[in-house]
Amino acid sequence: MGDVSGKRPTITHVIFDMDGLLLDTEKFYTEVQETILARFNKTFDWSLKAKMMGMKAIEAARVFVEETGISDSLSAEDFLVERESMLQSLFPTSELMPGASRLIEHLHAKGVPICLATGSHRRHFELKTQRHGELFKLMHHIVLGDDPEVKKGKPAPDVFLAAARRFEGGPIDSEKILVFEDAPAGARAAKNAGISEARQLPPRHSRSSLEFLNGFQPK
Ligand SMILES: O=P(O)(O)OC[C@H](O)CO
Ligand SMILES: [Mg+2]
Repeated sequence: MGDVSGKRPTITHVIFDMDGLLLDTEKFYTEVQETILARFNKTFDWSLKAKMMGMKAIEAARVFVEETGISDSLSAEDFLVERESMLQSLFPTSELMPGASRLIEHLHAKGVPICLATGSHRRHFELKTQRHGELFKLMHHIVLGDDPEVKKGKPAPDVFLAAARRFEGGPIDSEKILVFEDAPAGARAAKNAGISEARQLPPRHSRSSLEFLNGFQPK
C-alpha cells in the first residue's frame, strides 16, 4: 500500500524471522518429526512441514498429531516431550544460513534498525544461538515466542506487532517495515500485522539463502 500519491513509503526498519531464515534449524525439526512418525509407519511430507513452520511449539504440535492421525496414541504435549531431548542435542550445532551474517552486518553498519521476531521460546533460542551471539547482538531487540505480549503464534500478528512497538520511536508504521520470513504462516503473520513488505524466501534446498540479497541497498 502507498500514500495518496500512490508512492510506497520508504522502508526504514527491518524485522527478521530466525528459524529457517537466519539459522538452518528447520532441518532439525524435520529430522525429529520424521523419526517420531516412522514409529507409526507414517511419513512426514512437505505440505505438513509447511503448515507447522513458524508456529509456536504447542500450536505446531497440535497440527502435527491431528493431521498425521496419531492424536489417539500421542498427545501434542507428549509429542513435545518426546522431541525435546533430540532437539536439545541438535540445536547447539545450529549454523547460519548462507548470506545471513553479511546481510545483518551490512544493515547494522548502515544504521538500519533491525530486530528479530521468532516463534522460538527462550530456552531454544539460547541453544540455537550459542555459537552466534555476536551476530544476534546486532539486533536492536529480540521478540521470542514465549514473550508475554505474544499471546498467539504466527500466523497471528502478535510477534510482529510487538517487534514494531519496541523499535526506538515505536510503534513504527507497518508500511515502513520490511519482514524477511521463510514460512507461509510467518508471511501471513506479517500481512496480518499490516506489513505489506514481507519477503518469503524459499527453503534452502530450493536455493534458499539470503545470498541473493547481498546487493540489497537500503535507502
Ligand atoms: O521461524 P521462527 O523463527 O518463527 O521459529 C518458529 C519455530 O520455532 C520453528 O518452526
Ligand atoms: Mg522461520
